[in-house]
Amino acid sequence: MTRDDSSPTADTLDHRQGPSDIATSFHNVPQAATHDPTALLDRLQTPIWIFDIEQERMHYANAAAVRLWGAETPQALYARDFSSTMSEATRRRLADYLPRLARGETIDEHWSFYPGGQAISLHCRCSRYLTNKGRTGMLVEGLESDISLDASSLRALEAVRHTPMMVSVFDGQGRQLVRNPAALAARRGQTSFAACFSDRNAAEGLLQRLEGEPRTSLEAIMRVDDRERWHHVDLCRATDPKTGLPMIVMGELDITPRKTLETAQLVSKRQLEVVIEGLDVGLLLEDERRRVIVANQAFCDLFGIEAPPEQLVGMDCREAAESTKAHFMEPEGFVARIEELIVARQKQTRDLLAMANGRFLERAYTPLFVADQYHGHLWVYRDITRQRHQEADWARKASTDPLTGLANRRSFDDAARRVARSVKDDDSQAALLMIDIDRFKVINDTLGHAEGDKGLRLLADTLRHHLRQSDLPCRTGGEEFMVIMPGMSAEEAWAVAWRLLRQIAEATIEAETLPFHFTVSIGATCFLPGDASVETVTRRADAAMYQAKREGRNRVAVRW
Ligand SMILES: Nc1nc2c(ncn2[C@@H]2O[C@H](COP(=O)(O)OP(=O)(O)OP(=O)(O)O)[C@@H](O)[C@H]2O)c(=O)[nH]1
Repeated sequence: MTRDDSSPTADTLDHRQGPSDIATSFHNVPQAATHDPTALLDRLQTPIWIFDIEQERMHYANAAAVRLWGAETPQALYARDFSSTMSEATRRRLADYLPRLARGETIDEHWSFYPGGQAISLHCRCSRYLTNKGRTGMLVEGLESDISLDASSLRALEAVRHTPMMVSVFDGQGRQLVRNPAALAARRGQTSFAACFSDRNAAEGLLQRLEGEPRTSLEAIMRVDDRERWHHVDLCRATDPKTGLPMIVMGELDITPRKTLETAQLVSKRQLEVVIEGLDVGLLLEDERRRVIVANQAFCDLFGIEAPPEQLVGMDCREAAESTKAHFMEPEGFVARIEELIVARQKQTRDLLAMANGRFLERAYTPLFVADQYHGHLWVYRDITRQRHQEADWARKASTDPLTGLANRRSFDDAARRVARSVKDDDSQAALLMIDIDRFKVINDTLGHAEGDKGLRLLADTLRHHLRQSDLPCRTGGEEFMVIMPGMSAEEAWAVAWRLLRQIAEATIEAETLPFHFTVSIGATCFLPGDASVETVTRRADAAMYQAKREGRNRVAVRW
């Protein structure tokens, strides 16, 4: 629609005046033009009309507006009862206009008209007009018709007028043609396709993409007033059926809440991944169908799995257990125990696994319940080899004499109690020797404590080398030794004691000054079923040993 430039424009009108005052506004128009301002207005190609919003009546329409409204005469239009034909949507839209016009706002919006069934969309500039009776009306100037959509497209636009989805139509260069109220409310000042996007370059790229694709969808950060929001954007290429020119229809839905939630979920997922990866225990989370949900690098390292842990996700855990069972001392027991634990679903069940390579793993099983529903379980594998070795080391130290490496008094007591019980319960036999170095004080005093220690070590080595595997030699005091000999009678013990005595007497200790020898006195006895306690049998051995001392040392005495 073109404007007759020789005619005065509606901008010169004082909007506060009524139609009868319009004439006086044109006093300054050159006489050559006309004295009748309404005739002047009728010469304009621009439709101009005055609508009384409250009364829903037309007060004035120039010739172009009469044509636009599809009326025969201005009078027919003025007589028209809009209340019967006006849709609720239109009525609401006008009701929204009222306060804005009352504030003196000029509203630029598109309206659709169907003169004689012919659809056009008109860019209307609406400004306040006060009627003679003081009612708020609007003076409407129909500016260029930006777009000549066909009737069905316009109806489609009407249909999206009240949806929260933002709908905008652009020409092929991305200039805005029309938009629904939701889009208008979101972007009052933005009129180009690119301005809608936070990333203008991406927007340019999209325009180019739409030249090759009829439609596309994406999630993008969009500019909404001065804020950035996540929108789901549907873009569709269309053609103006009248002009054949390309158009782009854009539908947008605000998905910021979902995106915010997704981002929060991603962050907490990543946080969890960091925690899982940071742990030095092997983790394996299985779902109720025994598929891997999560595994970490430590788990792969423990089982010598070369693939990265992400590649295990979705794997069947039964197959995985079968393929890793060879790592364990008891492969079948390993698999069977897994099944047992899963069936039992006991919280925080721990067990110990001995691996074929000598390492030890502690395994903890935790079933996963959400709202009483079983959703799988977590395995936590911890390599406790070092801990086990340390514990064994501590236990060994706690039961060993540091000077000689023989069992100490504590181990002797434990072993003696076990043997005494077995003699009592199983009718078995066992012997006990008590060995004491003769005149050890003299050795210490003449050669020194360090040389005396050599003697103690020699005695320990002699016991270690000349006793059976099942015998237990112990250092139970300073220069006092005991030997528990399970399964041995007093006579046999007596013979062993003499053999030991001779070995010791014949041994030479290389001292700093002079090599020296020493002898021992040995008391031998048996564990008897009637012994009240271990004390009883040790007292007997002690008595036998003192008897040997009394009888001249370097000898064996027996008591039972
Ligand atoms: N070198 C050394 N001497 C020790 C150790 N424990 C105890 N002794 C010494 O062993 C000696 C024991 O002396 P006594 O109990 O008098 O007995 P003895 O000299 O062996 O004489 P009889 O037992 O009567 O033959 C003391 O001199 C202690 O100091 C030790 O760990 N190392």
